[in-house]
Amino acid sequence: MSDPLLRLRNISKNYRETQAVHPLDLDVERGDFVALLGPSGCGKTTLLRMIGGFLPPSTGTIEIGGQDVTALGPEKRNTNMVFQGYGLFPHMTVAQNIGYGPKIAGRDPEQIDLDVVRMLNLVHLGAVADRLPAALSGGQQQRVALARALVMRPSILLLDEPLAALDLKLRKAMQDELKSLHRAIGGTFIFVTHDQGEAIDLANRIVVMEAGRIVQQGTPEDVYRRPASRFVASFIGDANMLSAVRKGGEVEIGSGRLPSPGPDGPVLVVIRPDDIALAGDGPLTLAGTVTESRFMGPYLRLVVTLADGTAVTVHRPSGAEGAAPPPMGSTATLGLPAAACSVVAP
Ligand SMILES: Nc1ncnc2c1ncn2[C@@H]1O[C@H](COP(=O)(O)OP(=O)(O)OP(=O)(O)O)[C@@H](O)[C@H]1O
Repeated sequence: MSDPLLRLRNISKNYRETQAVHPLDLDVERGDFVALLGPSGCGKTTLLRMIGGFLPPSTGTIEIGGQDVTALGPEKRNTNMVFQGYGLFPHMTVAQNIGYGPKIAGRDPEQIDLDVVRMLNLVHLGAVADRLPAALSGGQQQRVALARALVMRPSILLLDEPLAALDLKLRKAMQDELKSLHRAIGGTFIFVTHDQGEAIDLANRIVVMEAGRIVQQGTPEDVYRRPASRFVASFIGDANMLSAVRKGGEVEIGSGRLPSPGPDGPVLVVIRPDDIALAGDGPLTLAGTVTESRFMGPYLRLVVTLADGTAVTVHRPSGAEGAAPPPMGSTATLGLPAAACSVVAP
């Protein structure tokens, strides 16, 4: 296997009394689209700024392409960052904004003109090349910021909450655009977000952070289907968390048992609402009463309350397969596929 493009070892940051990032290791492969995901204040922006060279780490080393860049400033490492709010030069046109970096870097003027045109096409801004940033929409400004960073051909593009300033509809459109840009360029992107949906949609690798630590990393499917902790399960998507007890390597749940290596004691069984079958007849079933039944458009949202008072949320497709929702007050036997259950510490 090839070496990772970015290698962080023992990287940490403290601001006086605040330990914003605890010592951590992280590898990013060439071509990855990585989301640093976590709630406000978990240290993701601090980590991104350290990678970009805008903030010196308190401990640890940063390598890019096998070179130790820990002591190098932002302009000396082959990264480029798109900041929240974009930071465009207000007195320069779109084309001038994009061409500025290459000019300062002393690139050949003819080559710069070609690069700027290529970038304008890439982000679909050819028609507004001569406008000033103030005459652009939020989405267009975002695209100028992207083009301005990409024209420098960074080996890693860093994006700090790239879509935060956009309204929902534009956000969706820009998500698609970012994905196709990543595909078109074949580069390595790392972005910060607190929006789990955005992370799942964009990234091929999600790094989940909690209180300055990486608590899980993997594909979107990994972190969604196999959350490593209660925090990850609740932060990413909807999750049912059912209290249970592990004994002798098994967790007893409803009518059956789940193999689960680990110490005896209380645990939580995590299962997503869309993984639960109505009218289950497998080895793991839970019996209860339907206490809520709502049509949500593409799916039905049901709440089934168990004998011990636990409310279990179930999402079923509302289309052909779904047929009629079970009436309120009816009894339901829920089926839990063992493969869809994760066991985590309470
Ligand atoms: N310059 C600073 N001086 C002191 N403390 C700071 C500074 N910058 C960040 N912090 C603190 O470090 C912690 C991590 O901040 P950071 O901005 O990295 O988090 P974040 O996950 O990016 O949050 P957000 O999504 O709100 O930007 C927070 O507790 C924050 O208050």
